[in-house]
Amino acid sequence: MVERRIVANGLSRAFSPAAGVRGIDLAVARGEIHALVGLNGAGKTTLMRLVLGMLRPDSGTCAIDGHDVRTAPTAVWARVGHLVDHALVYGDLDTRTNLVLAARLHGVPRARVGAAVRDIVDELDLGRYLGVRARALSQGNRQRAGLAAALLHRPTTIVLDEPTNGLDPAGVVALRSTLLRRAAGGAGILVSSHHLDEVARVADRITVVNHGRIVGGLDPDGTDLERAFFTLVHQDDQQAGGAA
Ligand SMILES: Nc1ncnc2c1ncn2[C@@H]1O[C@H](COP(=O)(O)OP(=O)(O)OP(=O)(O)O)[C@@H](O)[C@H]1O
Repeated sequence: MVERRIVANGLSRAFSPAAGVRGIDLAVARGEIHALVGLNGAGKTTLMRLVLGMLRPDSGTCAIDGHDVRTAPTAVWARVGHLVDHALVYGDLDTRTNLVLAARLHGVPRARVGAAVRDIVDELDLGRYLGVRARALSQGNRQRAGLAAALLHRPTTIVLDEPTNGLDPAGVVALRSTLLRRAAGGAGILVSSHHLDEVARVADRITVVNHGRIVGGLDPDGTDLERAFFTLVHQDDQQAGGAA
């Protein structure tokens, strides 16, 4: 049985000398929610795109369920759910059609599509919007639809970039329960967020990214996460300043 859903070793991708990510080692275990936090531009999205094979690294490797992402077969990708950059929803299609399409694209057998759509619609409370075209949804409901499209096929590896963006408090709670349930069921979840309190409620592990590198971790049960976060970031900034 694969114990680690995601393993990244030495992942680097430079956009310029000062931008990108450098030498990232990262793992997400089965049943674990691993959160990435960092300031704007720290490198979280770049790291997630590398993990998903959406971006080619300059060096380093990443494996999902033991398969190198450069060569992973379709069966591995069918067990991955992600929302990074763009939601898998088409503006001209209504929510129901988008979800049916997402299920089929993720390889859900035709006979199970209806149940998969019903389950995720209940989980994320999208019932009122099934007949609404995606472009007519509010930002938060479009985000819910995108999350539904990413999660309805019951992926065992989940990668979500700032999934609470635009969600109202009810949406945040619904997503939290979904992620906790999925992790309890054995999924490995990599998630980024700017909301330290929310991250602390769900994450087993919190990793701080700064200037494209991992600079430490935060204790999800710690008392003053904000202070601990800024201490790590400022220490790193000072070291970088001293080295320059
Ligand atoms: N395609 C690209 N071309 C050039 N530079 C890029 C590209 N993608 C990202 N970068 C740069 O790489 C750095 C990391 O960006 P990234 O989007 O990964 O940060 P982030 O931590 O996700 O930020 P945010 O919290 O604002 O979403 C930034 O300096 C960004 O400008």
